[in-house]
Amino acid sequence: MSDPPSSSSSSSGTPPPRTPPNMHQNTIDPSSKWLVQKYGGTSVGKYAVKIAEDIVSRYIDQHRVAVVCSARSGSTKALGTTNLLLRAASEALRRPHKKNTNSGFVTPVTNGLFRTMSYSETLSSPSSPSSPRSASPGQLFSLTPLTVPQTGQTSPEFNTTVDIIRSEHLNAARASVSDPFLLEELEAEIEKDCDWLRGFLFAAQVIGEISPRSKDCIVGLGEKLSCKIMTVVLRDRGIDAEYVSLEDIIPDRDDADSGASEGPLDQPFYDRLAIAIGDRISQCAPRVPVVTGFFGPVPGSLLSQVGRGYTDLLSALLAVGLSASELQIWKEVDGIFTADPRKVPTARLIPIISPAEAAELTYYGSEVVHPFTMEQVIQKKISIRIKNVENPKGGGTVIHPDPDIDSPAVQQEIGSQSVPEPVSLARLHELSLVAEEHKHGRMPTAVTIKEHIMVLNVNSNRKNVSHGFFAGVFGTLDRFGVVVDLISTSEVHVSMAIEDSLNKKLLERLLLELKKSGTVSVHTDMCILSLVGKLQNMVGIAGRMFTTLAQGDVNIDMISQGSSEINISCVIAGQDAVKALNLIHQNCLQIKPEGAKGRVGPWLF
Ligand SMILES: Nc1ncnc2c1ncn2[C@@H]1O[C@H](COP(=O)(O)OP(=O)(O)O)[C@@H](O)[C@H]1O
Ligand SMILES: N[C@@H](CC(=O)OP(=O)(O)O)C(=O)O
Repeated sequence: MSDPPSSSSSSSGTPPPRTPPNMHQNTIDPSSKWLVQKYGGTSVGKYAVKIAEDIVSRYIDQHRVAVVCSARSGSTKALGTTNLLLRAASEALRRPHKKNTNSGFVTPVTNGLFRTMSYSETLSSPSSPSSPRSASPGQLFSLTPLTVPQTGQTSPEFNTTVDIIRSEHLNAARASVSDPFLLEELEAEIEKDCDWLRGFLFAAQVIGEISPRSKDCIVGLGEKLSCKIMTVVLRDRGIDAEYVSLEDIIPDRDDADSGASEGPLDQPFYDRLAIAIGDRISQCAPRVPVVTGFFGPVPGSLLSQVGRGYTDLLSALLAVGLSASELQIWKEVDGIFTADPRKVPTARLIPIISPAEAAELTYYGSEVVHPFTMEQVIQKKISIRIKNVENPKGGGTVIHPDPDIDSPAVQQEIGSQSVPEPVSLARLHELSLVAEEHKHGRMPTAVTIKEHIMVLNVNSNRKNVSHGFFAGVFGTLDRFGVVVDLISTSEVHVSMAIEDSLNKKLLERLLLELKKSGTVSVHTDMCILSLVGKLQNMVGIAGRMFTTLAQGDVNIDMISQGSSEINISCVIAGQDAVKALNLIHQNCLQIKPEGAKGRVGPWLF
């Protein structure tokens, strides 16, 4: 199937976009380092104007700034563009197509007539090589003629979803762009992209299939639309910005020389990709590149190999490719907290955290950064800073590559780069006590919850030595592609916590297979509670954690502690999640005001 319509950037050889007379020409020293700023879906969805006026404009005098955007989310990620695109894709597969007995398929057209359309027509692309694609001078994006199959009498189900996506983006454009010429061009782009989407979904409906790669293509439209709006908002505010789509950054499968899109998604692949992305984006300077957080045909598909939140990974690769001074990830929270601040009102911002702790938090529910992101930048000694779009002056949380994050040198470096928030004396006192506790390794770093978990228990049915038991159980899980989050075993028993995301039929088949190894029981509506930190020498911390849960009448279904001792985890009922988070935070992560050596909680601040 065809790729989405691509738009030009000057780096790909097409004419530069129109420059309004008041455009701020970035005069930054070309040898200065790049700063990569990634904006999450809800940030770019709610605060595009603020990002342009209060953030990017303040950084461009001292840094070469590259912006990466996720697909827009209006209020929550669940209601965001990516989810709408996925919904449209599944709607396209739901409606059965009508087959013409002769040669092709019947498709309605807008004038109410029907004509027979051949496969090749149905699949013809608005960006096919025969279509003129380049922009005329002064145009922001390239123009591609529409050869989209039109709909009429029987509107496919996905049309309503595409309409929502279309109007959400048109409304956002109208609310945030004042230059009528820029707005007109942006509106045309949005219309064109939505028409492409309808055509693509229509073709998918006709053939009754969406491959993983086609799904990636559909999802990638969210990042394109979002970046097009962001580019125009920046230009509307006088910042010389350039839209860059990276859909063709991975060489095509047919490109025999490179083989880059074949093979595993391993480190050499990421290394090559980082160099290619860095080369492409560095050509944009002095403009501010606005880069789609989506990238082309990843081996094995982006959604299945990298998963949701892939724009963090793209921004990490860009930071590596540009040897950036820092990767900033802008969100709607001030940084990483000692617990989810939306669930634990007393949670504190963590100013600096090690990559291992940040990764553990990410895997166990505090999805502040995509897990693959850290590895890419940290190994190149680039720091990640999580910052809040609503509070740009806050220092945020730094995930620092130096393993000795408590060393004075690192602390000084972090302090010198952040702009501290104004804090009360009482708060300063509390923070210094907490810092003291951390320094002496007496306090965990954070507590986190991963929801929507089920526990599978398998009891071996073997009557002799059980060495084949685990192999049988894990072989089955592997065949079903099930990832185990937590595990606890004895010789004849295994309990596994997995994400409760399998569809009913698949789960039934999985259970049938597991029953070949033993008796199986399932507990649903559970969650994983994890205490994260450098817990190696924290004598008594596990006792305190489980006593706290017992005192709060929280039943524990399963316990696990890895030998790396970076976390202690347990499975509890989903309905106890918020209560348990608050109890553990209060008893294991807070210091009483009169001093660290005194009695440990509970108390209320
Ligand atoms: N320990 C934690 N620290 C900070 N945020 C957390 C933590 N655990 C969970 N969260 C949640 O992670 C979310 C991250 O911010 P958000 O701006 O919504 O993400 P995105 O950039 O993907 O739109 C917040 O909703 C916050 O409640
Ligand atoms: N839009 C994609 C990619 C992404 O990274 O999103 P976010 O930055 O909002 O987590 C998703 O929803 O998964």
